[in-house]
Amino acid sequence: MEGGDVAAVEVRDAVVRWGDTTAVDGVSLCVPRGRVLALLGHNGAGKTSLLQVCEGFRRPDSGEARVLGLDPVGDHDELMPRLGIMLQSGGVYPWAAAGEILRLFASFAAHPLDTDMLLDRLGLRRVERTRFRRLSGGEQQRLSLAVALVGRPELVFLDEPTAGMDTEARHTTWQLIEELRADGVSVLLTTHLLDEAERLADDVVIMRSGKVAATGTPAELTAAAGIDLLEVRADPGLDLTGLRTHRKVTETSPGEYAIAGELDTKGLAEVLGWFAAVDAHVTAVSSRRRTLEDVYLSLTTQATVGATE
Ligand SMILES: Nc1ncnc2c1ncn2[C@@H]1O[C@H](COP(=O)(O)OP(=O)(O)OP(=O)(O)O)[C@@H](O)[C@H]1O
Repeated sequence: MEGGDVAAVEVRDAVVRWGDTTAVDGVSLCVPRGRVLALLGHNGAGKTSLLQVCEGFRRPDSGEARVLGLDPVGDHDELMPRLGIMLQSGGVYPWAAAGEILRLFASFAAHPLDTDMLLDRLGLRRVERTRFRRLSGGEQQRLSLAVALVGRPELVFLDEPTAGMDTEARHTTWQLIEELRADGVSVLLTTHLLDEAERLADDVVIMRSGKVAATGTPAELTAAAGIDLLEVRADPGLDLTGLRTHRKVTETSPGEYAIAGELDTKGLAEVLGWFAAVDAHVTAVSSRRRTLEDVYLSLTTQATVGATE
């Protein structure tokens, strides 16, 4: 693959071992150009290890990664000016002032963004002269993001970009990422925030113990998981014994019944058939689709399920 067809990131069967720990266990993924892919997974699922392979900080023990069509380790020097990397732990000079750090990174770039604009957008103007190590955790995060973006990268790696940020900074960060995407920049990010993934990501990869547990767009992942909750309004005080043999059913208030659990078409017919069989007078039925959080929780606590692919 060359030229415009080249994916921003292509990982094939990557394995990463740290001593006896297999952090990444045969992961494949693709970030097409101009798209945002979110890696989700519990602590220790292998997200950062996978990111390090893509960033060229280490080779996979087996498998392959290509970034903008290049080898992230072998072609590191060629790639670095085209990448924006935001590390989980700042990684910049702790004794230098915030403004100095940003301007230093801007000086490395051929066509940097306006550093004043970035300081203003990310609320860092007030701490421009403060040394990095004296910044709050959230301010360090914001500066690391500014550093990642200042060189107008083609591809950005963001490891938990909004961790430790307050609500305002989080929303600014989300807006910046959306602007990047609108400009055709590709983004690979890790997050623990389901709303962050749902809002930003075109594609989501859920990792569990080093493996891909599910992959798809947020809509595909939630649609594949089906209906999570059915609410039925009918006569109050029904004897629910027959319905409870298969499902969790609660009369939440007189005449309001909540039926929980995955419901496919057959399951829905069974539930409504039960109401018909007991001669209940049903006046309303509503359903709640599973959220990305429901899907995530069921995948990270149960057996591996491929939602797509
Ligand atoms: N440099 C390292 N040396 C030794 N073990 C490591 C190293 N980096 C990661 N690991 C181990 O690899 C596994 C995966 O860690 P990784 O940081 O990739 O997970 P993660 O999904 O990013 O977790 P978190 O959400 O907590 O950041 C963990 O068991 C971790 O202890």
